[in-house]
Amino acid sequence: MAIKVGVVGSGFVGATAAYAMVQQGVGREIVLVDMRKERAIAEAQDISHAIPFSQPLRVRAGDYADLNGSQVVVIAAGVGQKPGETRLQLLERNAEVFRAVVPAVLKAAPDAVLLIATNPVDVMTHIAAHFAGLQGVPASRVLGSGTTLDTARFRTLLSEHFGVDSHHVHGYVIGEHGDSEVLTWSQATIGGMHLEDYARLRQLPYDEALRERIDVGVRRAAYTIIEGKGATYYGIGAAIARIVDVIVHDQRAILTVTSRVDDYQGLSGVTFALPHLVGGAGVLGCIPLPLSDQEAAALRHSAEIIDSAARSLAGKL
Ligand SMILES: NC(=O)C1=CN([C@@H]2O[C@H](COP(=O)(O)OP(=O)(O)OC[C@H]3O[C@@H](n4cnc5c(N)ncnc54)[C@H](O)[C@@H]3O)[C@@H](O)[C@H]2O)C=CC1
Ligand SMILES: CC(=O)C(=O)O
Repeated sequence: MAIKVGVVGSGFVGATAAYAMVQQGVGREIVLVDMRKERAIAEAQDISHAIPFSQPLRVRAGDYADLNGSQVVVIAAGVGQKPGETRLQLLERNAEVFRAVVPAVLKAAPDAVLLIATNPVDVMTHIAAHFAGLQGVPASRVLGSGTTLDTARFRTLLSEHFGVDSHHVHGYVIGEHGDSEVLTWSQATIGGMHLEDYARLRQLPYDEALRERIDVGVRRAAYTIIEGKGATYYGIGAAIARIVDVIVHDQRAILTVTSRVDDYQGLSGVTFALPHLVGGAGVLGCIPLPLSDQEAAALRHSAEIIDSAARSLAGKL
């Protein structure tokens, strides 16, 4: 059967994700849904005009009923940050959006894996899993883009500093997709070597000032880009296309998606990003990282921030 992917919320992020899927040949049919139907129609038309230059997919606008048979539904509906706003400040507005969107998606596509991009993405994934759970969907079938984008930003900046293709730079950002995220310097490697060893080999600087510069570059990227052009979408669009590809082809990739964690170093029932094994059924397992004491403490702090934001909504869902 032809692989069908739904995208709910056809704004900057949803439409760019669909465009990236067309460029990379992910799936066979993409259905764009938006409460502003004319936006979904216009984006579907515009993206369709790239098909003769890229991969043979079909992209069309539709209603929720048209999501029927989707293997994955991406949810990027809701509001984004204005300059200076944090992701957590979007919570109440976007939780209301999900109250309507998640049941409508599952009514049309009860077997789909849900991939959440809406911010604050960790808490929104938690909320989506809550609404999906009311319909019997296991939490493992609801994942968020988490820190896949932050991990890509980290790898990009390391790649630029060390002069190595980012595909050969391994380093994860984990925890909240937000201000408290954790860059796992202790685990980052290039060609199997820890960064200090690689830097010594290549006679490149690797010191606190460099780590601070890269930390700020990763952690503040969204603020800087939103200040400059109002929204971020190319990086997340490509990240979503990659995650969808992994799911629809059951590729069993390790990605820093966000998912409900039931047992991680004393943490339970919190939704945050860790390296996860991802396949056709969604999240298949969590890969524990041997963190330094400082990183482990920062991860716990980050998970507590998400947990407290999720709890602030308890009783309102
Ligand atoms: N997870 C990540 O790494 C990233 C997440 N984002 C988040 O993605 C979300 C979308 O951002 P943009 O696309 O830039 O915003 P946008 O405003 O361009 O698009 C959002 C779309 O959602 C639609 N929408 C709103 N309520 C809806 C509903 N109830 N049903 C159906 N459609 C609805 C709107 O009509 C609009 O077209 C934001 O929350 C943003 O913060 C943005 C970048 C990265
Ligand atoms: C907006 C956002 O979450 C990002 O670019 O990281």
